[in-house]
Amino acid sequence: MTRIKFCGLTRPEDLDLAVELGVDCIGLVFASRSPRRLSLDRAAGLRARIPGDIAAVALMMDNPADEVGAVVEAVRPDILQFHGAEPDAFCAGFGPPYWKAIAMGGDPQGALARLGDFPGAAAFLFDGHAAGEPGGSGKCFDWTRLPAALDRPFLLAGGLDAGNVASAIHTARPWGMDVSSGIESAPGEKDATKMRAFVEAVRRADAAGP
Ligand SMILES: O=C(O)c1ccccc1NCC(=O)[C@H](O)[C@H](O)COP(=O)(O)O
Repeated sequence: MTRIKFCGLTRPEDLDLAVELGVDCIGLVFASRSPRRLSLDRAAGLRARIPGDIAAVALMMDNPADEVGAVVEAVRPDILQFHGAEPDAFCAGFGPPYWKAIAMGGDPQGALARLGDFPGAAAFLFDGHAAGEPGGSGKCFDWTRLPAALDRPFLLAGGLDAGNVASAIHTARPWGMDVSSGIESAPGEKDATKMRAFVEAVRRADAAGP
């Protein structure tokens, strides 16, 4: 079964619907350049609504160590996800396992050549934005560029929505799919109809098989 990660949630009602829909992971954004960035207080309130069988993922992009530490302490994420130029030792140094976002926009070959720089990553998240740009961009990349074999689970992200997620699953066979702007009506405001449609599209693609 393909796992689903809804990312960039900022409102309790959106989070409650994500839980009801049975997603596997919920992403809370702390990157400074994001319209979805949460304060610690707001994030802690949202985190309290995430049940134990759903992974709370805290997203960072070149945040200083003290900020990451404060998030870990206040929000207690299950996983940290790094989108910036943070090295492996930094990402691995806060306690929770980490996922490394790989920027597949711009120079995908260069990005893939650096996968070996992250031996501590529990998973990779291949995203459509270019290196140095924030995620949540709605930009797709060429899914056929992904390596044929990887030694870790991976998620696919970037420009996914209910209309293209089945094709992405069939092309890339990822461990999980990550979506943010494809289920929004405005940055940080999720749309209930789009959320439902995305989950249904993933379930249908899984049921149809390879
Ligand atoms: O969502 C953001 O605003 C963001 C900002 C800075 C770094 C990462 C960010 N989001 C990362 C995500 O995991 C998104 O879900 C991913 O980029 C896919 O976004 P979208 O293309 O909008 O589905």
